[in-house]
Amino acid sequence: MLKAPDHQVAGHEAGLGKLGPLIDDSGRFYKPLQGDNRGSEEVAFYESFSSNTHIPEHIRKYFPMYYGTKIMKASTGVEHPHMVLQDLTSARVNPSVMDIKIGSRTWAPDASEAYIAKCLKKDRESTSIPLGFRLSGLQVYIDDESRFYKPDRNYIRKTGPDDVRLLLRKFVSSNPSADMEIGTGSGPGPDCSLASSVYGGPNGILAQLLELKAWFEDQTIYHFYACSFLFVYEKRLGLKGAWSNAEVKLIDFAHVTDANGVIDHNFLGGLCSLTKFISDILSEIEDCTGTNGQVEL
Ligand SMILES: O=P(O)(O)O[C@@H]1[C@@H](OP(=O)(O)O)[C@H](OP(=O)(O)O)[C@H](O)[C@H](OP(=O)(O)O)[C@H]1OP(=O)(O)O
Ligand SMILES: Nc1ncnc2c1ncn2[C@@H]1O[C@H](COP(=O)(O)OP(=O)(O)O)[C@@H](O)[C@H]1O
Repeated sequence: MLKAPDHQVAGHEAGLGKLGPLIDDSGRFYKPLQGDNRGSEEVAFYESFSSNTHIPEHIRKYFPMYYGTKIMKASTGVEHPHMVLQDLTSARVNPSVMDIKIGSRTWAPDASEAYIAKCLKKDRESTSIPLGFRLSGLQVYIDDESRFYKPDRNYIRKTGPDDVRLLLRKFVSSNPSADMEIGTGSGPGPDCSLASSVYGGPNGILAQLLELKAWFEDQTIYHFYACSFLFVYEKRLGLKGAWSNAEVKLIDFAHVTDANGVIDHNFLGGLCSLTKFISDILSEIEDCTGTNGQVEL
């Protein structure tokens, strides 16, 4: 049965009369094609990416599986074309999820003046310009009783560099809460108790970002404007001996363009900046605990 995703943290949401993604119970995510060519551009990207023989296999795993398009009943109740994608959270029970839009510039060179003005405003008012990335949304699983810490969009939209640093710490903490927000709290800060197993280790988020960074330093096929990283992990308290289950994926390809033989410095800059924020968190906990990213979830 189709329904709105349980763990969507950003973007257009399905609602009464509103077009948004749907999921089914077979692990598929149906993203409706958006107007203004954005839907067809994203389909064109997935088609190109799927058939491009220059994409290394170890890089393909960072992208959702693409199963073509399908005309089906949308969240609005009317027939509409959708992209059929892998549902990146379907294998998780209580996923912690973070969407991070990469790049200090979020519009493609061929965008209209009006669209550029709209994006520029958001880029300037967010951390996109100063940091090269911004948080678009997140949820952090706490426990079965409290469920998720999920700050609302109005707060996320106003986050500055200090809030971003704090939210990246809360994402890997067992005690995230609203009263830790900058300027409001006096209690304990985020404990970062999951940082070493989620961000650190040989297959944690930092290692995955570095693998992608190596590709971005070389690839001159695409420029990924306004594309996001989706971080997903499952907090499995008490499970000893398991490797990190954290995954990094790239999503949202409505504004991808040809690279014309030039590296994607806009994306690469944001990726380096994000990598630095995450390594700083790992260095801090290493200084405090003497661990080196090997603590298990
Ligand atoms: O509609 P809005 O104002 O919520 O903006 C959408 C953005 O939400 P934001 O306000 O930045 O959190 C939204 O950002 P997120 O996916 O939430 O990061 C997209 O940028 C979306 O554009 P597109 O579908 O990628 O072309 C944006 O859609 P458009 O405004 O381009 O239609
Ligand atoms: N393949 C996917 N599987 C699971 N969740 C997804 C997937 N793609 C997107 N999402 C969820 O939907 C949100 C919005 O996705 P996105 O592609 O950015 O849409 P939009 O174009 O509306 O901004 C993401 O923040 C994430 O929570």
